[in-house]
Amino acid sequence: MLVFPNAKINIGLNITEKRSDGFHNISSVFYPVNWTDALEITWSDTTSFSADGIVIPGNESENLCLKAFNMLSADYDLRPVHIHLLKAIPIGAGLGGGSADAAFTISTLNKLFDLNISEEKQIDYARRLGSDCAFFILNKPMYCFGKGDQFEITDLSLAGKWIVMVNPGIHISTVEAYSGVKPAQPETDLRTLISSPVSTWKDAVRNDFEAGIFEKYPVLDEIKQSLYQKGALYAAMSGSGSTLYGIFESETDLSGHFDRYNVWQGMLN
Ligand SMILES: C[C@](O)(CO)[C@H](O)COP(=O)(O)OP(=O)(O)OC[C@H]1O[C@@H](n2ccc(N)nc2=O)[C@H](O)[C@@H]1O
Ligand SMILES: Nc1ncnc2c1ncn2[C@@H]1O[C@H](COP(=O)(O)OP(=O)(O)OP(=O)(O)O)[C@@H](O)[C@H]1O
Repeated sequence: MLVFPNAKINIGLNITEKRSDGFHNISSVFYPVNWTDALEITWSDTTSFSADGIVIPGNESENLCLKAFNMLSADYDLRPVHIHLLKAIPIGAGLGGGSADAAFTISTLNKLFDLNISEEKQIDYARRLGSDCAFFILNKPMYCFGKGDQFEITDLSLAGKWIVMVNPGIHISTVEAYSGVKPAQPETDLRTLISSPVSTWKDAVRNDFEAGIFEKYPVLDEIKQSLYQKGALYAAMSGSGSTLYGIFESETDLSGHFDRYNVWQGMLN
């Protein structure tokens, strides 16, 4: 079975408090985008994993796809499979790529083995693998809170708008990014801000990671400002970075811009 785990962007990201378990409570809108990996899971004699495309740091046995398989096989009688991942979503990029691979492994194994695991239970499994993972089970625009693993469906739709994502290849550690932020409650609830047109979001819909990360990597702020210069209605960093995105009314000619970076652009759903 072949599936295409997709990335997400964060539209606004408030880090509201440090929790006693060491994590942070956040509020953010997660929006799926079509920058994808390819994940193939097939029957096999022994369970194995292979990957190509962007090199994934760390040991293959640590891959989130295998972790998802091992987690389900502790509870269900699964036949061995071969998992092949073609990695295209940049890593350490604020796009949740590894989390998407993990969640898609859960939902694909559910189909392949006719496990009939409810959506709610798949979300519970996904949560065990990472805060961002749970979102990818439902994989639709959602207002997320708690660790980022609790949701409320939002009626925000950016369907038909054009997105440009620019990844400059800087790997940002999520742990380090959180440690550089002083949690605070936002002045205005994100749900209120995003109910206004996208053109009103500039300076209002904020990502709390930006200040600290931009100070360390000024080039990221330069990319954000370039997206505005090119006509973006709204531009921001996704998650803990380093990817910047711009939302445009329609397709935009970027020739001569961002040539040395990894860029994905396309229509939002
Ligand atoms: C930055 C975001 O991508 C925004 O969507 C996510 O909050 C990150 O989620 P993630 O990559 O799935 O993170 P996890 O694998 O769950 O956690 C990695 C580390 O990030 C920090 N972490 C993560 C999520 C959260 N709500 N608070 C945290 O403080 C913790 O130090 C944790 O040990
Ligand atoms: N399928 C996978 N894809 C990417 N990284 C993986 C995967 N499986 C395990 N990892 C490990 O997770 C680390 C990347 O996690 P990290 O959370 O920084 O990035 P991400 O999942 O690509 O997205 P984000 O930056 O949004 O959190 C890698 O260094 C790698 O060791």
